[in-house]
Amino acid sequence: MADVVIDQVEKTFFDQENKTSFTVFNDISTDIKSGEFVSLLGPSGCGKSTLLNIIAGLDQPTSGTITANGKKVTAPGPDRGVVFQESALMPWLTVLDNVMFGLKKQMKKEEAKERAKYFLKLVHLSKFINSYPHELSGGMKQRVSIARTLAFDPDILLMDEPFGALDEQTRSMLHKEVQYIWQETQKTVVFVTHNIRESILLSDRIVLMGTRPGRIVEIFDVPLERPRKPSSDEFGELEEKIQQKLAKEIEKVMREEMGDDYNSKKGALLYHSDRDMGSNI
Ligand SMILES: Nc1ncnc2c1ncn2[C@@H]1O[C@H](COP(=O)(O)OP(=O)(O)OP(=O)(O)O)[C@@H](O)[C@H]1O
Repeated sequence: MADVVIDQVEKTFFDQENKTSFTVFNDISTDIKSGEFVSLLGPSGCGKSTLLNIIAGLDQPTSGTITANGKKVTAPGPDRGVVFQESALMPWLTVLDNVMFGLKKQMKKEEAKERAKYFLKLVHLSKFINSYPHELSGGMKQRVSIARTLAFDPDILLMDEPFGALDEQTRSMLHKEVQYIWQETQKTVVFVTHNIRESILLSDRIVLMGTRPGRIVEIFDVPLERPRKPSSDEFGELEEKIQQKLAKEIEKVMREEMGDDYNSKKGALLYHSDRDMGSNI
């Protein structure tokens, strides 16, 4: 099992043509312990995906370092598996072949098949191994995508809004599924979301990020027993606390984006009147 150390990470995008630059964040530091489930939560544009991509090795930091399992991250590696919002399955391959596709390059076909079947069973898709992606619902496709990533046995599972495109009921089912997988496999999970409720349901800790400048606003421990009940008082209190912090960040963005048009009364109404907005921002 791996831990992830994020040390003073900055990311600046340079636009060579217009000779401009944009710093997404400039001093992100935190540690993620082995086997921990950590969510990166924050308003749109604060750099959650950028940070996840840097941990994955798909993007490079402008300065600072990330180490995973004691090794500096410079490129993607088998110790880190990524699940994106879109499942990106190959439509001409069956579910089983989709999961076997990459594995076949690393092991014998029979071994790859057994392995793929094992992980498809873990995500409760044994009945659908011979189906094609177009025959599956969005939630099922996402489960195939999770099985495909898990089949490589990464120590660290990086999930970028994996349920963002799904309806509420499917999402809720997959929350249970992902908790089961996490408990079964004991992976370290970094989970990007802008959904407060989702982050409380799943995480040991929630890293709340802010924007302009991008940074860590606060890290919340979630000391609630699993399975968690959104209807419990403790859940509601934590949700409220995070919601208020997040609302301040969103208000700041709205003020900057809307300038004089921003009406603070409207802003207050937006985030005080409807609890649910916090879970759907
Ligand atoms: N390749 C790029 N070049 C220039 N700017 C980029 C690039 N990738 C991301 N950005 C900018 O960096 C900022 C952070 O983007 P990022 O996607 O990491 O945010 P996020 O918090 O994941 O947002 P969301 O919740 O909307 O997905 C945004 O302002 C985005 O426009």
